[in-house]
Amino acid sequence: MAEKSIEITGLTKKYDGYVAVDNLSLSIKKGEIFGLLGPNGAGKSTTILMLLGLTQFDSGSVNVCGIDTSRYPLEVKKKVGYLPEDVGFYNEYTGLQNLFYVARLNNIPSEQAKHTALDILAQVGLEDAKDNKVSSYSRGMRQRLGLADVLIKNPEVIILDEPTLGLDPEGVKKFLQLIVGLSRKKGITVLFSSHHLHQIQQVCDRVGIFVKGKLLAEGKISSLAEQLFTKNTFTLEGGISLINDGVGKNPKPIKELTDRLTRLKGVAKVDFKDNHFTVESQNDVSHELSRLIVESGYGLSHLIKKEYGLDDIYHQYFQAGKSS
Ligand SMILES: Nc1ncnc2c1ncn2[C@@H]1O[C@H](COP(=O)(O)OP(=O)(O)OP(=O)(O)O)[C@@H](O)[C@H]1O
Repeated sequence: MAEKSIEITGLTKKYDGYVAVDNLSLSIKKGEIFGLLGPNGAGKSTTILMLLGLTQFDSGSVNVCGIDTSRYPLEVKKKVGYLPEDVGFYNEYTGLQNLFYVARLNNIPSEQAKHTALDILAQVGLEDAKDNKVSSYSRGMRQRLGLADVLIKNPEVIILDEPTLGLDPEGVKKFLQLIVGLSRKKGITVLFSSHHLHQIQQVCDRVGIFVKGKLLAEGKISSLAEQLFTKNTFTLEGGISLINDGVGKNPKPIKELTDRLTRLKGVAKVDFKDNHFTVESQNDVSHELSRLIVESGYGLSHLIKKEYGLDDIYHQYFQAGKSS
Protein backbone atom coordinates (compact mmCIF):
# COMPACT_ATOMS: atom_id res chain seq x y z
CA MET A 1 0.00 0.00 0.00
CA ALA A 2 1.27 3.48 -0.90
CA GLU A 3 2.70 5.53 1.93
CA LYS A 4 0.31 8.16 3.26
CA SER A 5 1.51 11.71 3.80
CA ILE A 6 -1.71 13.03 5.27
CA GLU A 7 -4.25 11.03 7.23
CA ILE A 8 -7.31 12.76 8.66
CA THR A 9 -9.87 10.70 10.54
CA GLY A 10 -13.26 11.83 11.84
CA LEU A 11 -12.06 15.41 12.25
CA THR A 12 -14.55 17.88 13.73
CA LYS A 13 -13.96 21.53 14.62
CA LYS A 14 -16.54 23.84 16.14
CA TYR A 15 -16.39 27.61 16.67
CA ASP A 16 -18.76 28.47 19.53
CA GLY A 17 -20.98 25.56 18.62
CA TYR A 18 -20.82 26.30 14.87
CA VAL A 19 -19.50 23.22 13.07
CA ALA A 20 -16.83 24.48 10.64
CA VAL A 21 -15.43 21.01 9.85
CA ASP A 22 -17.75 18.07 10.24
CA ASN A 23 -16.39 14.55 10.71
CA LEU A 24 -13.83 14.83 7.92
CA SER A 25 -11.87 11.76 6.88
CA LEU A 26 -9.29 11.98 4.15
CA SER A 27 -5.99 10.43 3.21
CA ILE A 28 -3.42 11.71 0.76
CA LYS A 29 -0.63 9.55 -0.62
CA LYS A 30 3.02 10.52 -0.73
CA GLY A 31 3.83 12.51 -3.87
CA GLU A 32 0.19 13.11 -4.70
CA ILE A 33 -1.22 16.52 -5.67
CA PHE A 34 -4.55 16.74 -3.91
CA GLY A 35 -7.07 19.52 -4.53
CA LEU A 36 -9.31 20.65 -1.68
CA LEU A 37 -12.04 22.34 -3.63
CA GLY A 38 -14.75 24.31 -1.90
CA PRO A 39 -16.60 27.62 -1.93
CA ASN A 40 -15.82 30.40 0.54
CA GLY A 41 -16.56 29.41 4.10
CA ALA A 42 -16.44 25.68 3.36
CA GLY A 43 -13.86 25.07 6.08
CA LYS A 44 -10.71 24.74 3.96
CA SER A 45 -8.57 27.18 5.94
CA THR A 46 -9.73 25.70 9.23
CA THR A 47 -8.72 22.25 7.99
CA ILE A 48 -5.30 23.57 6.98
CA LEU A 49 -4.78 25.13 10.43
CA MET A 50 -5.50 21.75 11.99
CA LEU A 51 -3.10 20.02 9.59
CA LEU A 52 -0.40 22.44 10.69
CA GLY A 53 -1.19 21.91 14.35
CA LEU A 54 -2.11 25.59 14.69
CA THR A 55 -5.59 25.14 16.06
CA GLN A 56 -7.17 22.60 18.35
CA PHE A 57 -10.07 20.45 17.27
CA ASP A 58 -13.04 18.86 19.01
CA SER A 59 -12.67 15.27 17.85
CA GLY A 60 -10.83 13.05 15.41
CA SER A 61 -7.16 12.76 14.54
CA VAL A 62 -4.69 14.34 12.12
CA ASN A 63 -1.43 12.75 11.08
CA VAL A 64 1.04 14.41 8.75
CA CYS A 65 4.10 12.40 7.64
CA GLY A 66 3.13 9.92 10.35
CA ILE A 67 3.19 12.60 13.08
CA ASP A 68 0.19 13.40 15.25
CA THR A 69 -0.16 17.15 14.69
CA SER A 70 -2.06 17.87 17.88
CA ARG A 71 0.70 16.31 19.99
CA TYR A 72 3.81 17.27 18.04
CA PRO A 73 3.06 20.49 16.12
CA LEU A 74 6.72 21.55 16.06
CA GLU A 75 7.78 18.26 14.48
CA VAL A 76 5.11 18.71 11.81
CA LYS A 77 6.31 22.24 11.13
CA LYS A 78 9.71 20.87 10.14
CA LYS A 79 8.21 18.64 7.47
CA VAL A 80 5.48 20.85 6.09
CA GLY A 81 5.78 24.02 4.05
CA TYR A 82 2.77 26.31 4.13
CA LEU A 83 2.06 29.03 1.59
CA PRO A 84 -0.77 31.27 2.81
CA GLU A 85 -2.90 33.49 0.56
CA ASP A 86 -0.67 36.45 1.24
CA VAL A 87 2.96 36.16 2.26
CA GLY A 88 4.69 38.99 4.09
CA PHE A 89 8.21 40.04 3.02
CA TYR A 90 10.68 42.76 3.86
CA ASN A 91 9.98 45.00 0.91
CA GLU A 92 13.25 46.91 1.16
CA TYR A 93 15.26 43.70 0.99
CA THR A 94 16.00 41.91 -2.26
CA GLY A 95 14.45 38.51 -3.06
CA LEU A 96 17.73 36.82 -2.20
CA GLN A 97 18.07 38.69 1.11
CA ASN A 98 14.51 37.75 2.08
CA LEU A 99 15.10 34.10 1.28
CA PHE A 100 18.46 34.06 3.02
CA TYR A 101 16.77 35.45 6.11
CA VAL A 102 14.15 32.66 6.05
CA ALA A 103 16.89 30.08 5.55
CA ARG A 104 18.72 31.34 8.63
CA LEU A 105 15.45 31.29 10.60
CA ASN A 106 15.26 27.62 9.66
CA ASN A 107 18.74 27.10 11.14
CA ILE A 108 20.46 26.52 7.82
CA PRO A 109 24.15 27.46 8.26
CA SER A 110 25.13 30.72 6.58
CA GLU A 111 27.26 29.40 3.69
CA GLN A 112 24.81 26.63 2.86
CA ALA A 113 21.89 29.09 3.15
CA LYS A 114 23.31 31.32 0.44
CA HIS A 115 24.00 28.43 -1.88
CA THR A 116 20.56 26.85 -1.33
CA ALA A 117 18.76 30.19 -1.67
CA LEU A 118 20.36 30.81 -5.07
CA ASP A 119 19.49 27.32 -6.20
CA ILE A 120 15.85 27.66 -5.12
CA LEU A 121 15.45 31.13 -6.64
CA ALA A 122 16.50 29.57 -9.93
CA GLN A 123 13.98 26.75 -9.48
CA VAL A 124 11.10 29.21 -9.02
CA GLY A 125 12.22 31.37 -11.95
CA LEU A 126 13.48 34.37 -9.94
CA GLU A 127 17.15 34.04 -10.82
CA ASP A 128 17.23 37.28 -12.83
CA ALA A 129 15.25 39.25 -10.23
CA LYS A 130 17.10 37.93 -7.18
CA ASP A 131 18.92 41.22 -6.53
CA ASN A 132 15.87 43.45 -7.01
CA LYS A 133 13.98 44.78 -4.01
CA VAL A 134 10.80 42.84 -3.28
CA SER A 135 8.88 46.16 -3.41
CA SER A 136 9.37 46.03 -7.19
CA TYR A 137 8.05 42.45 -7.52
CA SER A 138 4.74 41.68 -9.23
CA ARG A 139 2.11 39.62 -7.43
CA GLY A 140 3.26 36.53 -9.39
CA MET A 141 6.87 37.09 -8.40
CA ARG A 142 5.87 37.50 -4.75
CA GLN A 143 4.00 34.20 -4.89
CA ARG A 144 7.03 32.51 -6.40
CA LEU A 145 9.22 33.98 -3.67
CA GLY A 146 6.66 32.66 -1.16
CA LEU A 147 7.07 29.25 -2.70
CA ALA A 148 10.85 29.62 -2.41
CA ASP A 149 10.38 30.36 1.34
CA VAL A 150 8.47 27.11 1.57
CA LEU A 151 10.98 25.07 -0.44
CA ILE A 152 14.06 26.25 1.43
CA LYS A 153 13.26 23.97 4.34
CA ASN A 154 13.08 20.98 1.99
CA PRO A 155 9.52 19.99 2.97
CA GLU A 156 7.91 16.60 2.44
CA VAL A 157 4.48 18.22 2.19
CA ILE A 158 3.46 21.60 0.79
CA ILE A 159 0.13 23.18 1.68
CA LEU A 160 -1.07 25.97 -0.59
CA ASP A 161 -4.06 28.09 0.41
CA GLU A 162 -5.57 29.86 -2.62
CA PRO A 163 -2.07 30.38 -4.06
CA THR A 164 -3.15 31.94 -7.35
CA LEU A 165 -5.31 34.72 -5.92
CA GLY A 166 -4.63 37.97 -7.75
CA LEU A 167 -2.48 36.41 -10.47
CA ASP A 168 -3.21 37.09 -14.12
CA PRO A 169 -4.02 34.05 -16.33
CA GLU A 170 -0.43 33.72 -17.55
CA GLY A 171 0.83 34.00 -13.96
CA VAL A 172 -1.63 31.31 -12.86
CA LYS A 173 -0.50 28.99 -15.64
CA LYS A 174 3.19 29.41 -14.81
CA PHE A 175 2.60 28.98 -11.09
CA LEU A 176 0.59 25.80 -11.58
CA GLN A 177 3.24 24.37 -13.91
CA LEU A 178 5.88 25.15 -11.32
CA ILE A 179 3.96 23.29 -8.60
CA VAL A 180 3.42 20.19 -10.72
CA GLY A 181 7.06 20.18 -11.87
CA LEU A 182 8.39 20.46 -8.30
CA SER A 183 6.05 17.84 -6.94
CA ARG A 184 6.92 15.32 -9.66
CA LYS A 185 10.66 16.01 -9.53
CA LYS A 186 11.04 15.93 -5.77
CA GLY A 187 8.16 13.61 -4.81
CA ILE A 188 6.60 16.36 -2.68
CA THR A 189 3.02 15.84 -1.55
CA VAL A 190 0.87 18.88 -2.33
CA LEU A 191 -2.41 19.95 -0.78
CA PHE A 192 -3.86 22.67 -2.95
CA SER A 193 -6.85 24.47 -1.47
CA SER A 194 -8.92 26.58 -3.85
CA HIS A 195 -12.38 27.49 -5.03
CA HIS A 196 -11.17 27.50 -8.65
CA LEU A 197 -12.47 24.31 -10.18
CA HIS A 198 -10.56 24.74 -13.42
CA GLN A 199 -7.21 25.31 -11.74
CA ILE A 200 -7.67 22.28 -9.54
CA GLN A 201 -8.67 20.30 -12.58
CA GLN A 202 -5.45 21.22 -14.37
CA VAL A 203 -3.00 20.09 -11.73
CA CYS A 204 -4.50 17.71 -9.19
CA ASP A 205 -4.31 13.93 -9.21
CA ARG A 206 -7.31 13.73 -6.91
CA VAL A 207 -9.86 16.17 -5.61
CA GLY A 208 -12.11 16.47 -2.57
CA ILE A 209 -15.27 18.55 -2.89
CA PHE A 210 -15.72 20.29 0.41
CA VAL A 211 -18.94 22.16 1.21
CA LYS A 212 -20.16 23.43 4.59
CA GLY A 213 -17.53 21.47 6.48
CA LYS A 214 -18.35 18.17 4.80
CA LEU A 215 -16.55 16.19 2.14
CA LEU A 216 -19.23 15.52 -0.47
CA ALA A 217 -17.14 13.51 -2.86
CA GLU A 218 -13.53 12.55 -3.35
CA GLY A 219 -11.54 10.95 -6.12
CA LYS A 220 -10.18 11.48 -9.57
CA ILE A 221 -11.87 14.34 -11.41
CA SER A 222 -13.40 11.89 -13.86
CA SER A 223 -15.27 10.03 -11.13
CA LEU A 224 -16.57 13.07 -9.24
CA ALA A 225 -19.59 13.75 -11.41
CA GLU A 226 -20.67 10.13 -10.99
CA GLN A 227 -20.36 10.37 -7.22
CA LEU A 228 -22.18 13.68 -6.93
CA PHE A 229 -24.96 12.84 -9.32
CA THR A 230 -25.15 9.23 -8.30
CA LYS A 231 -28.66 8.63 -9.42
CA ASN A 232 -28.99 10.20 -12.83
CA THR A 233 -25.99 11.38 -14.75
CA PHE A 234 -27.82 11.77 -18.07
CA THR A 235 -30.71 13.99 -18.99
CA LEU A 236 -32.39 13.73 -22.36
CA GLU A 237 -34.66 16.52 -23.47
CA GLY A 238 -36.72 16.31 -26.63
CA GLY A 239 -39.97 16.83 -28.46
CA ILE A 240 -42.38 14.53 -30.25
CA SER A 241 -44.58 15.35 -33.20
CA LEU A 242 -47.55 13.76 -34.90
CA ILE A 243 -46.74 12.36 -38.30
CA ASN A 244 -49.04 13.68 -41.05
CA ASP A 245 -47.81 11.58 -43.90
CA GLY A 246 -51.30 10.22 -44.80
CA VAL A 247 -50.42 6.71 -43.64
CA GLY A 248 -52.36 7.24 -40.42
CA LYS A 249 -49.98 5.81 -37.87
CA ASN A 250 -52.41 5.90 -34.97
CA PRO A 251 -50.07 7.04 -32.24
CA LYS A 252 -50.25 5.34 -28.88
CA PRO A 253 -51.49 7.44 -25.93
CA ILE A 254 -48.77 9.51 -24.23
CA LYS A 255 -49.42 7.62 -20.98
CA GLU A 256 -48.51 4.35 -22.68
CA LEU A 257 -45.37 5.88 -24.24
CA THR A 258 -44.37 7.26 -20.83
CA ASP A 259 -44.74 3.83 -19.26
CA ARG A 260 -42.65 2.19 -21.97
CA LEU A 261 -39.90 4.80 -21.58
CA THR A 262 -39.94 4.44 -17.80
CA ARG A 263 -39.37 0.70 -18.18
CA LEU A 264 -36.12 1.24 -20.12
CA LYS A 265 -33.09 0.03 -18.15
CA GLY A 266 -31.48 2.87 -16.17
CA VAL A 267 -34.33 5.35 -16.59
CA ALA A 268 -35.34 6.99 -13.30
CA LYS A 269 -37.86 9.62 -14.36
CA VAL A 270 -39.91 10.57 -17.41
CA ASP A 271 -41.83 13.84 -17.67
CA PHE A 272 -44.08 14.84 -20.56
CA LYS A 273 -45.51 18.31 -21.05
CA ASP A 274 -47.08 19.60 -24.29
CA ASN A 275 -45.23 17.14 -26.51
CA HIS A 276 -41.93 17.93 -24.79
CA PHE A 277 -40.24 15.38 -22.59
CA THR A 278 -37.40 15.11 -20.11
CA VAL A 279 -35.88 11.75 -19.26
CA GLU A 280 -33.42 11.31 -16.42
CA SER A 281 -31.29 8.24 -16.60
CA GLN A 282 -28.25 6.54 -15.18
CA ASN A 283 -26.96 5.79 -18.67
CA ASP A 284 -27.35 7.04 -22.19
CA VAL A 285 -30.69 5.68 -23.46
CA SER A 286 -31.04 8.00 -26.47
CA HIS A 287 -31.00 5.12 -28.96
CA GLU A 288 -33.73 3.03 -27.32
CA LEU A 289 -35.75 6.15 -26.53
CA SER A 290 -35.79 7.27 -30.20
CA ARG A 291 -36.81 3.79 -31.29
CA LEU A 292 -39.70 3.59 -28.79
CA ILE A 293 -41.01 7.02 -29.80
CA VAL A 294 -41.07 6.08 -33.49
CA GLU A 295 -42.54 2.63 -32.74
CA SER A 296 -45.31 4.37 -30.77
CA GLY A 297 -46.32 6.29 -33.89
CA TYR A 298 -44.66 9.66 -33.24
CA GLY A 299 -41.93 11.64 -34.91
CA LEU A 300 -38.95 12.87 -32.93
CA SER A 301 -38.71 16.62 -33.52
CA HIS A 302 -35.51 17.12 -31.51
CA LEU A 303 -33.38 15.41 -28.90
CA ILE A 304 -30.75 17.00 -26.68
CA LYS A 305 -28.46 14.89 -24.55
CA LYS A 306 -26.96 16.42 -21.45
CA GLU A 307 -24.32 14.67 -19.40
CA TYR A 308 -23.44 16.10 -15.99
CA GLY A 309 -19.83 17.12 -15.68
CA LEU A 310 -17.53 19.45 -13.83
CA ASP A 311 -19.37 22.58 -14.85
CA ASP A 312 -22.52 21.18 -13.28
CA ILE A 313 -20.60 20.50 -10.08
CA TYR A 314 -19.44 24.09 -10.17
CA HIS A 315 -22.92 25.49 -10.71
CA GLN A 316 -24.50 23.31 -8.09
CA TYR A 317 -21.99 23.78 -5.32
CA PHE A 318 -19.76 26.75 -5.89
CA GLN A 319 -21.73 29.64 -7.17
CA ALA A 320 -22.66 32.22 -4.57
CA GLY A 321 -25.82 31.42 -2.71
CA LYS A 322 -25.99 27.88 -4.05
CA SER A 323 -23.68 26.13 -1.68
CA SER A 324 -26.33 24.06 0.01
N1 LIG B 1 -11.85 32.07 14.28
C1 LIG B 1 -13.11 31.85 13.91
N2 LIG B 1 -14.14 32.08 14.74
C2 LIG B 1 -15.41 31.83 14.40
N3 LIG B 1 -15.78 31.30 13.19
C3 LIG B 1 -14.81 31.04 12.31
C4 LIG B 1 -13.42 31.30 12.61
N4 LIG B 1 -12.68 30.93 11.54
C5 LIG B 1 -13.55 30.49 10.61
N5 LIG B 1 -14.83 30.54 11.07
C6 LIG B 1 -16.04 30.10 10.34
O1 LIG B 1 -15.87 28.74 9.96
C7 LIG B 1 -16.35 28.52 8.64
C8 LIG B 1 -15.22 27.96 7.78
O2 LIG B 1 -14.25 28.99 7.56
P1 LIG B 1 -12.90 28.75 6.74
O3 LIG B 1 -12.13 30.04 6.75
O4 LIG B 1 -12.22 27.54 7.23
O5 LIG B 1 -13.47 28.48 5.28
P2 LIG B 1 -12.73 28.49 3.89
O6 LIG B 1 -13.25 27.33 3.13
O7 LIG B 1 -11.26 28.56 4.09
O8 LIG B 1 -13.25 29.82 3.22
P3 LIG B 1 -12.44 31.08 2.69
O9 LIG B 1 -11.86 30.65 1.39
O10 LIG B 1 -13.50 32.12 2.57
O11 LIG B 1 -11.40 31.40 3.75
C9 LIG B 1 -16.88 29.85 8.15
O12 LIG B 1 -18.27 29.85 8.34
C10 LIG B 1 -16.19 30.86 9.03
O13 LIG B 1 -17.01 32.01 9.21
